[in-house]
Amino acid sequence: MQCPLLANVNLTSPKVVRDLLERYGLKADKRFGQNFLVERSYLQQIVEAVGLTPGQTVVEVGPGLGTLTRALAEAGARVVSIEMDRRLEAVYAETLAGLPVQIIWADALSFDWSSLPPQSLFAGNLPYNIATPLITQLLLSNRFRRIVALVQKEVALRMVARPATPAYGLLSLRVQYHAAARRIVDVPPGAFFPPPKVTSSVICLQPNNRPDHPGLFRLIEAAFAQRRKTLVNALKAAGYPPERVKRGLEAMGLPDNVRAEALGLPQFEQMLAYVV
Ligand SMILES: C[S@@+](CC[C@H](N)C(=O)[O-])C[C@H]1O[C@@H](n2cnc3c(N)ncnc32)[C@H](O)[C@@H]1O
Repeated sequence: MQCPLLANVNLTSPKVVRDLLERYGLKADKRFGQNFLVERSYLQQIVEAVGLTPGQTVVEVGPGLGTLTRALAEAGARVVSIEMDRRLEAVYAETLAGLPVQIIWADALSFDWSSLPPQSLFAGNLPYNIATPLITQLLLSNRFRRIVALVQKEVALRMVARPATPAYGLLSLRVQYHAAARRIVDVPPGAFFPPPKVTSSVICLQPNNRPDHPGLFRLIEAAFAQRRKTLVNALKAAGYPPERVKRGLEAMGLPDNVRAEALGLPQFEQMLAYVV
């Protein structure tokens, strides 16, 4: 029989997590990016950044053993969690017992985000391999008021990068177009069980819910597809007329040999008017 008291299991203890996995005959599965957060202070910072008021729904991707899920529910959220690894079902009967949590068994990359109400809240300690496409989907859906995610630090740096820096590129412009982005804190490998090879960061995005601009992002994607080439040559390779690109650069007071990384979002928007 399930004892409701078991819902008090302390998932921020590496020992408890190790024992829990062992009891259910589970091993953290690398294919699913399973590194479980076992450091309470980072968990609290994620929950604080979500800024929920009791009774609000928070959508989570990748509940894992239920660590962040529990913390969100304990802060008063109703949680809808999307998880792909069905082996975890038995664990939730113990770790999420009695909490207002709904599990959706699905690949988050195939989830229909437009089915959510506008102004939804999102939180997730994301598997590294899906973080970039997933966050792009979340931003494009125009369904979120706030997105708080734990991602690889390198991805977080790309999200907040400014022009003329090595991390700057398509993802930086995608995020900047759709949201205000803040890197809240770096999380060392030792805060997870098992520890990943890289440092992670918590990022908070406040989307502006501006509609997508596919033409602008086709241009930006082409500009960065060959980032070591000059912008004129990179865009020429994608079929944009070089003389128009040069005219655009001249109007912006930029030299012919400039690379994509020198242009900020407003300059790409200006360039679009010259090339289409
Ligand atoms: C980094 S773990 C996070 C676990 C937990 N939230 C925590 O903080 O300890 C990532 C979780 O995402 C799940 N996952 C991996 N790929 C997924 C996908 N495409 N859709 C939904 N969940 C996925 C994994 O099974 C795992 O539970």
